[in-house]
Amino acid sequence: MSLLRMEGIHHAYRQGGLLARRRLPVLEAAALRIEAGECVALLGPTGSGKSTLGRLMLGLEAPDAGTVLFEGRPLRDARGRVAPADRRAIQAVFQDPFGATSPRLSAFAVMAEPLLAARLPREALRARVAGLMRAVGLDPAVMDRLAHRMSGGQLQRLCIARALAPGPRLVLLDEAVNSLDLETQARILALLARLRRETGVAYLFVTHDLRLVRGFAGRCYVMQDRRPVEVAEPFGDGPLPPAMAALRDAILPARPAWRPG
Ligand SMILES: Nc1ncnc2c1ncn2[C@@H]1O[C@H](COP(=O)(O)OP(=O)(O)OP(=O)(O)O)[C@@H](O)[C@H]1O
Repeated sequence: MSLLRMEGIHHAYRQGGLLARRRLPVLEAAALRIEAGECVALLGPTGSGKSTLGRLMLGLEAPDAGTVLFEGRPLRDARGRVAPADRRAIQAVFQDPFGATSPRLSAFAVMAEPLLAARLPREALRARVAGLMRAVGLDPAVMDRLAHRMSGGQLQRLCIARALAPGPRLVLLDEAVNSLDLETQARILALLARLRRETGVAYLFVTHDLRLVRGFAGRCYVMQDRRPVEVAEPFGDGPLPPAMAALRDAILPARPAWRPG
């Protein structure tokens, strides 16, 4: 049984407001699976439907048709609700850590929010937050500072710690390192890889940048014709789906063709 399985997904958005009749199809017969503990990359150009798949995976939206199964069970019940245990088990880290956190909250308050349900005594909660901060390479001494006083890289570490706080089994990383400089990107990817080894969490790593996938993701899909297509060897010499070839050409300098004479 897969950790997450999406099958026969169709999804469209209304164009031009609530009363408009025209609908833009974004996903058609889309399928994807994620096994426990694996890191799966979902690549594709902007507007190809990656984030839409991510929102369906979180249960934030229902597909027009098709099924989203988490641990073999439908993620949303007949009334569209996700069970609280599944909500904790599937977390997300997004591109912009400043947009994902309140400017009024301290680092402690950002981290404590997903832990409040456990009703820990204050000191135990502070100790748990300190432990999580250490796990993502942050100094717990900055716990009482405003989160928005941190650098982008530090705040993204905080968002990663917040996502891991409820002990999830699956984390959506939606362009989670794309807004960071190259060195910080490498550090955060190394941190995410270590946390996966230590906790057994699985990732869906959504990105439009093929370079970030190498050495990080075990399996790879690319959005092609409104559905994810699995690519066995994204860096091999074999034929690639056109969408993947385009992403690869965008980063590799074209090899000069050899011409006789
Ligand atoms: N809530 C919405 N209402 C209407 N259209 C939407 C909505 N969300 C997404 N879309 C449209 O659906 C298409 C797919 O968007 P989506 O954000 O899933 O793509 P993406 O591959 O994640 O792109 P990006 O890399 O730019 O985030 C786009 O054309 C987008 O404009």
